[in-house]
Amino acid sequence: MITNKKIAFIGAGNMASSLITGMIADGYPAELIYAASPTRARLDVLAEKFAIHTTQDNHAAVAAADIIILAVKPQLMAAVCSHLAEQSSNYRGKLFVSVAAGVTVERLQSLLADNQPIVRSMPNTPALVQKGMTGLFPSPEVSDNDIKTIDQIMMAVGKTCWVDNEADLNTIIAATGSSPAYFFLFMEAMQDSIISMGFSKQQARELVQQAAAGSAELVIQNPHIDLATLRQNVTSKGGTTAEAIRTFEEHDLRGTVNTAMQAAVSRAEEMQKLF
Ligand SMILES: NC(=O)C1=CN([C@@H]2O[C@H](COP(=O)(O)OP(=O)(O)OC[C@H]3O[C@@H](n4cnc5c(N)ncnc54)[C@H](OP(=O)(O)O)[C@@H]3O)[C@@H](O)[C@H]2O)C=CC1
Ligand SMILES: O=C(O)[C@@H]1CCC=N1
Repeated sequence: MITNKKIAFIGAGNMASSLITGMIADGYPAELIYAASPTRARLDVLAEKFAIHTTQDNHAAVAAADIIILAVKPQLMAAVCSHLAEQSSNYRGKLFVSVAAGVTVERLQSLLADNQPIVRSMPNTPALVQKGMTGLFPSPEVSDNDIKTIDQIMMAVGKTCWVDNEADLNTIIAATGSSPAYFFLFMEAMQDSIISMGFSKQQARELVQQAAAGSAELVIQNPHIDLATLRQNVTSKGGTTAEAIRTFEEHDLRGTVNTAMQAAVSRAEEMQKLF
């Protein structure tokens, strides 16, 4: 792994903390990581846990780093980048990585500097436990070496998927950026159902999480078996699973999933116009 680059996170919320936690778990040196955000308390938690550098001054973090990871909410990106651009000499020749949904490379370059090398990315919060998936798209100015560096950093917290078309990142938002929430919703619904059948919340959670983890592991360990076959292997003719699956199909689970994922993509496209 590359471990000689100083990395500044601008924004220290859920996504930045997930990436920092995963990177440190993978052995990235804490003294090379900087985090900047307005709230001291949030920074203190990170500083105490990981001994990274923290600051409330975005310019200072940018000046200290080789790579700057923009991890603020999309609606704040314009204000944050415009403020950084007031001291653009701080970042000339450095590499930016944005994790924001719905903010294009073109927009970021218009805010920071024309031809600014930028990698637009879409990570997800399982990076926290090094099981992340990150979609990545480089602007033409990004060097092959920088692509390798960013790939290694994101591989430290999971897997990577580089795309040739920036628009494909919106599919990745729906597929992996947002999707942990879909799985959590499904698990929540199962937990509620189990509780309604008389189990405690804790017991219900344990049943659901073990089934989810076991199923994911079966999928991962059997790449040659397609998902439909794995499902069919559980579904005995005339049995219990068949009844549950029939109910899901009758309620158009597949259609609902497709509509929901299209809605995520549409929102990303809408955000690209707004932010
Ligand atoms: N959460 C997720 O699962 C994913 C999120 N993303 C993207 O990550 C980005 C951040 O999302 P998330 O981490 O969830 O959001 P959070 O609200 O958890 O974090 C945002 C962070 O930005 C900080 N911030 C606010 N204003 C500034 C500023 N002027 N300068 C520096 N930092 C500032 C906030 O500080 P304070 O708390 O002090 O206001 C906070 O630390 C978004 O663009 C989102 O699209 C991408 C993939 C997945
Ligand atoms: O919900 C969002 O907009 C961000 C991007 C993907 C996950 N969270």
